[in-house]
Amino acid sequence: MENGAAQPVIVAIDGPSGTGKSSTSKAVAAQLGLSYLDTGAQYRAITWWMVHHGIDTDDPTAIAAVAAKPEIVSGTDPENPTITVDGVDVAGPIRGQDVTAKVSAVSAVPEVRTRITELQRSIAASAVTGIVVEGRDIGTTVLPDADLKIFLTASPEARAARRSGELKGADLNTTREALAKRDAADSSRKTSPLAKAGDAVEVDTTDLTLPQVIECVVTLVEEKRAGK
Ligand SMILES: Nc1ncnc2c1ncn2[C@@H]1O[C@H](COP(=O)(O)OP(=O)(O)O)[C@@H](O)[C@H]1O
Ligand SMILES: Nc1ccn([C@@H]2O[C@H](COP(=O)(O)OP(=O)(O)O)[C@@H](O)[C@H]2O)c(=O)n1
Repeated sequence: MENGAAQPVIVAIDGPSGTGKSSTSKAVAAQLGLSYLDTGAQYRAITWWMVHHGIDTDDPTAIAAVAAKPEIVSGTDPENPTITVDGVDVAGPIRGQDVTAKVSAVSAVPEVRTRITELQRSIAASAVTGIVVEGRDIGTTVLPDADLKIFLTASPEARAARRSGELKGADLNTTREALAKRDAADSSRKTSPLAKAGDAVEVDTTDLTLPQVIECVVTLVEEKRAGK
């Protein structure tokens, strides 16, 4: 490598909800000294803004008309990821049930995706050592030239159990149904649906512990870096 300086490494981690994308991406980025970007948080943030401003989230035309307005800023330190909209810290509110129920409809609007995709590309391009970007369409659309693409999966039962554990006592069946509904919406939308890139490495995390998944991804990144 020229001058001994490592080139930035770009890692794309995609998959449905509850497969371990956020936990894995944060840990891998922290361990390897890379930046971290939670793209789901950006779609949640724009959804929060729509709700906050009384935009009808069932009306794609109304959403498209204001999609350029909110200013979304993501902090990419894996030890302390942050997200603000128009200067307001929305890290808490974007995890609420209302936003979770509406985010798939908002993120299906092409004008929203174009806007957020541009933002994601510029954040990735400015990451000095490299970045781990997690989402649904990172390997297929946002960063198709990523050095490494991972697609995480897990059984619907495992994913629902993990999510209801987080939501403290949320009913397992209700959680599983909500996940299935969001999967279906995210996978069937016309613009950049949730999908595994042809060159992504699929990791089924159903029977793996989180440390095992992290170790697996760290090893894959290190192998890529060594081969660069
Ligand atoms: N392999 C795993 N085994 C058990 N629990 C896990 C595993 N991976 C993640 N979790 C837990 O499941 C929940 C959802 O993980 P998260 O990383 O937020 O998934 P995603 O970002 O894909 O929605 C978290 O509470 C996390 O600690
Ligand atoms: N790259 C991405 C990331 C998220 N999203 C949307 O944002 C929603 C929330 O993503 P998330 O990663 O926060 O979801 P969880 O895995 O936390 O449940 C998804 O259900 C998608 O509708 C997307 O369309 N594209």
